[in-house]
Amino acid sequence: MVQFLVEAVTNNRTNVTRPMNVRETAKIGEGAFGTVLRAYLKDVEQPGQEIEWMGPFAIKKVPAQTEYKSRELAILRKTCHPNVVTLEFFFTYPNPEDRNKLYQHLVMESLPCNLQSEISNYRHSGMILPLKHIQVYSFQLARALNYLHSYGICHRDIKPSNILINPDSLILKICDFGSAKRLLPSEPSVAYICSRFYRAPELIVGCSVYTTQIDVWGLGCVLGEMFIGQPVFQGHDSMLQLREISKLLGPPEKSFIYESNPSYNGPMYSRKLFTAGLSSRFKHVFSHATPEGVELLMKVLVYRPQKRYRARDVMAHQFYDSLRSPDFTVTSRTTATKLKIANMLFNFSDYELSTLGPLTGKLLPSK
Ligand SMILES: Nc1ncnc2c1ncn2[C@@H]1O[C@H](COP(=O)(O)OP(=O)(O)OP(=O)(O)O)[C@@H](O)[C@H]1O
Repeated sequence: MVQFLVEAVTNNRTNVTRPMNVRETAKIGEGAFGTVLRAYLKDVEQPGQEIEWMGPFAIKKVPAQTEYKSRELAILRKTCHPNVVTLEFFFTYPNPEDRNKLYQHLVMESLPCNLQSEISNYRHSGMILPLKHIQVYSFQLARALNYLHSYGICHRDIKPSNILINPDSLILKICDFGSAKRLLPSEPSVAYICSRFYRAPELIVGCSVYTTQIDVWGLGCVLGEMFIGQPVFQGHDSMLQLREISKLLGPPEKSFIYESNPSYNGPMYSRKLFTAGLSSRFKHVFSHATPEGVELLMKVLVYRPQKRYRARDVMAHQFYDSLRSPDFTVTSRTTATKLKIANMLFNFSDYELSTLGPLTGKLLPSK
């Protein structure tokens, strides 16, 4: 346990900056860029006063003053959504091992687990997540993406370990905005983004003017992974990733590759690797999915980003129709109680409703 006093901690809601005590208790995550620790914060006590510790929070520490990481803070400060992790406080503070090196500390609400560990826990028992859990989690993921994409924010690293969940309540929240960026139409961005198994085909062939639709590909990979208990496309290197995709989707069209990156000179994987039709391949690979689940996957795992479903189309798909029923209940994994969660799934703000357009009627529960 480490405890220290920080002179300037900013409260993200009130914008007030003041000194606070910070107590770090355990490491809860480790990534390529930062460490995540469980922590508690409290105001500085006046003589005779006793103040309770607030928390637990999750503090993500990343080296300060890199352009890449200040985007994470800027994006987390702007977002406010039930399915996006909330930033509570932030501050910069030196690294205990090297006092000259400053670290940015992002103090976030803490969730007990991530979707990667949930999928692997079920897998180790020879099972996959219950269908209702798959529906509830993937719906919330689509809802978070619809919100982010409505502001042009692309997460750029959708994968199960960046999706936090609470298995008691089944709430889901996206985390890790370290790769996120607001994409402007026709402005190029680096194509070398996103973890390999979850990279959209346009990124693999080197497209630099991609859209937020790369996140929807990631959603498709995560949904598929919940159905089969392991990543859908497991390429051994960047190019073999495209080969894995072509095993399911068939060879990419030359025009798709050219439109994505006119100077692409890598392998085209133009030979058909299977004789069966597209629909029977999807049914075979996702044999535990319902027909509606397979149908949805076929609308999301699509080469051309323009033809790929958008996040709001995903939410309106019939795969989620049972969630819209007034009688829908789901059993919590940890407490085994039946939960009525319509309010958690459909508590759209007026802003969110304005992003749904003509899909609103189809998407909301029947009264
Ligand atoms: N708010 C949080 N509550 C609970 N756990 C969290 C929280 N934020 C992050 N974690 C845990 O810490 C891990 C790493 O966090 P994060 O992905 O933000 O760091 P990173 O350095 O960008 O990692 P990576 O390189 O894997 O993308 C997550 O997979 C998650 O398990």
